[in-house]
Amino acid sequence: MALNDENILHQTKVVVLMIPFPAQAHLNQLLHLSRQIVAQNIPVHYVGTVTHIRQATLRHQNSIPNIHFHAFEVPPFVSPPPNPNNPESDFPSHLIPSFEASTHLREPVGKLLQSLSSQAKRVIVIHDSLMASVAQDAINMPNVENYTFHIFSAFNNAVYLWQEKGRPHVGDFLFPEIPSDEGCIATQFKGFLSAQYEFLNFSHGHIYNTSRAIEGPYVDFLERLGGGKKVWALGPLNLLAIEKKDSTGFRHPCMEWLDKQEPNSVIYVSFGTTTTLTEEQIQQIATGLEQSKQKFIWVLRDADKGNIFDENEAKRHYLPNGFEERVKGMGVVVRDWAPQLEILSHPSTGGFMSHCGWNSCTESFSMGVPIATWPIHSDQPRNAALVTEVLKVGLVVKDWSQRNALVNASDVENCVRRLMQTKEGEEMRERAVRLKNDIHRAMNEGGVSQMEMESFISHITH
Ligand SMILES: O=c1ccn([C@@H]2O[C@H](COP(=O)(O)OP(=O)(O)O[C@H]3OC[C@@H](O)[C@H](O)[C@H]3O)[C@@H](O)[C@H]2O)c(=O)[nH]1
Ligand SMILES: C[C@@H](CO)CCNc1ncnc2nc[nH]c12
Repeated sequence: MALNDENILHQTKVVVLMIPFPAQAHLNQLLHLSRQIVAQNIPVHYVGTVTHIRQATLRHQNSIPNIHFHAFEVPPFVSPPPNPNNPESDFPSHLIPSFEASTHLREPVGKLLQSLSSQAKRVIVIHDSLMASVAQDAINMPNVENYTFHIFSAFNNAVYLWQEKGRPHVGDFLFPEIPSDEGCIATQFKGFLSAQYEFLNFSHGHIYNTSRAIEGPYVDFLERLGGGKKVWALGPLNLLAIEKKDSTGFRHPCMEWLDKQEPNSVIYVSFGTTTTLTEEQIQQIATGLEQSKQKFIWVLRDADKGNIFDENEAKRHYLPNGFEERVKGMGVVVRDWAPQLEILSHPSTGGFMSHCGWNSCTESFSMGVPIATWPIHSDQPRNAALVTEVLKVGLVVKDWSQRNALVNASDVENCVRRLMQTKEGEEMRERAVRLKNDIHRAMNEGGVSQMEMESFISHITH
């Protein structure tokens, strides 16, 4: 613990302890929430393994506020490359050793909790729903409360809850046709999940990175059927306005190119940090983008490894012969870390071809960009249904029912054209801009999201 921590604790009534799950999209959301809580003058402690604390802070876009990071050692774990030809599913099973290694955080976190609880009046633990087992010792400490943070959409979780309860008719809640659960989660990961869920009954409340302005009815649904626990929709936690340069003064070269393009003329293509496409699929995307004759930025990388600092170099994918030469001026292929939020917030970006990870969805909604949906695993098929069926701010590239099929170049080409060049695409863009405006209103003084954050802060401090 840093030297001055003790002083801070002596003066403080409330401290917050964040326990994120060790994958980029999770580390990042609790870091955003930490920033907001620190801004209320509440001390925040953020724990993780050495490599994941380094990852979270390195990839954070803006300056890191005064958060107390605790980087704990855990037993070494293997960090294999992803396997794009995984026979069972496209789930990132190669990350499982890093998830399992992180369960060893229970002991050091327990000690930290004990020390915090002996010094502060009240300790608020906010743990990722997938890290409930690490947070379990909080249950027995008298001045410690345990809140579960869900990085998934309220819609995703509401669908699961609704299915679990036998699809009851509840008021006027409407669920669209729900994609099958099949192929979403690798069997190997299910044991880990149920080992977490057994502790969720002890939770004092549930926090979602969403806004009632995005999916109010589904937040209500979770409140109504969630067993009487309080639910807060504190999102979207991503920033709504972006600085042109990051805290180190760096601006990614693709942004200079984007600056020169016409408004809404560029489609951004990215599949997040847990997806690895086959070589065959990459070739089809390349050809489809080229044939669409639309401007694009394409982030072409494999899924993260369990330890992103692992020395073995990531695989470099080959594109069709001469592709990068031929598309010069038309498109940019990014192979390093892309400034996604900055790209989405740029006026030249008019569409997003996405795997529909929840961060990608909220970032796209916040920036008013419609989505061409291509779900790969986990919550993504349900997020895609929310985008196309409920919010109607996007169209389907790959339907979940076709999850084992190759998407042909001509399908990619047609979807890109439909989104970027047709009246139908324009209408989706208009709806996306309306959603963006609703979100921004909700986040402003007096808006629903802002009030909900105030209610949460008041709940933990009074
Ligand atoms: O090059 C990159 C790639 C990704 N990113 C950022 O990394 C994050 C990726 O998160 P996403 O939620 O979109 O997708 P991931 O696949 O990485 O997430 C994972 O956790 C969240 C779940 O909803 C997803 O289903 C799961 O796969 C986004 O915040 C995105 O802006 C970059 O900034 N640059
Ligand atoms: C490997 C991690 C990375 O974010 C997701 C596991 N997937 C999931 N984990 C828990 N609940 C889910 N509901 C749908 N998908 C889910």
